Amino acid sequence: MSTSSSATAAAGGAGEEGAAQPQQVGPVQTCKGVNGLEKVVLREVRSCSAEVYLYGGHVTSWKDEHGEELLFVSNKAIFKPPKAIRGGIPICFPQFSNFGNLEQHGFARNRTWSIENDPPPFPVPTSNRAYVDLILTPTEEDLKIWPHSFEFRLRVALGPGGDLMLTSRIRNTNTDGKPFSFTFAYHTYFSISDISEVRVEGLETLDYLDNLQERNRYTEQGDAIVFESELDRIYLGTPSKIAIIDHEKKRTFVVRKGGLPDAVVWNPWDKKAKAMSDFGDDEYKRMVCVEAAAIEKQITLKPGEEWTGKLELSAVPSSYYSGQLDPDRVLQDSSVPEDSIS
Ligand SMILES: O=P(O)(O)OC[C@H]1O[C@H](O)[C@H](O)[C@@H](O)[C@@H]1O
Repeated sequence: MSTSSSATAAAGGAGEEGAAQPQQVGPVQTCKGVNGLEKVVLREVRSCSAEVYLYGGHVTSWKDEHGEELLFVSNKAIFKPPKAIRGGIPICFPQFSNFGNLEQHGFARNRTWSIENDPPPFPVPTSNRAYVDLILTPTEEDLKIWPHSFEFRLRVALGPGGDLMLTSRIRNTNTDGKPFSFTFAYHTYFSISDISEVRVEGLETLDYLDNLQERNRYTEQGDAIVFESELDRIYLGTPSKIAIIDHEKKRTFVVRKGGLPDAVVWNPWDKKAKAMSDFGDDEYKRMVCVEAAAIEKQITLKPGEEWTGKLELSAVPSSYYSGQLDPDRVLQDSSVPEDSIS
């Protein structure tokens, strides 16, 4: 595992040596999180921040300028290998769900990633100060269950306006000439006031596979997705922007994505909540997952090829677009320029 000082060197801006209780310092620092697991803390102006555990390359916190938490993490989350952390943004790779022979959602979410000091440059250089670069490569054990050599680079960045940006770059480094295929998701758990107060816009009229109906294909009939019972669907060919509107909080999350055509929407509701050992019985009311994904069509890479999948999250007050239920209107109000995502 990388030391605090190498982490500081690897990341944007001037951080400080890791400490158990981080003090307000530069934009990037490493310290110990729950159970002594190493984490990286990104800070921006006012109280905007994000936290990333090396275990799973897993974002577990994203706070706005008032220091309010925007991601859901279960009170019963187990921060201990081999269980993935329940909440935040697990990375599902090289398999989403049980679309293949690997463990559910693949192994990237329960491996320990490393901080990379000097990753290959991005085509468009980042101007953010608060970011960290992580890398995952397979171990000998991993190669036994998925016999492909890869480099998975993940950059987590916090923008000056508090937006959270994740960029995944996955490269086939097989030396045997073989391509590989994978499915992928940023399994984002959003924190919400109450599931009955939330609607998801941008997926209306689209086809979806219903995980609760043997993955049969249906067409969305509603104006928006609302939640009245368990819901677990893979929306196909989705637009690059999706809005999650929390009426009670008067807040909208805007999800922007690139390279990720699908979107999973999930809420376990009461029965499934009770069946999960690392999830509180009533916590389903305070979370919704909207997961930018590539599932229906696998991504295939030949040796030497690289794929990029991007996620940008912003949280805007609903008053910015008061009375507007038109997602285009909602999304125009985001501060992220549209051309930055593709
Ligand atoms: O419990 P996990 O393995 O983390 O999976 C949690 C959930 O992930 C996705 O949203 C799937 O669509 C669900 O079917 C699954 O229940």
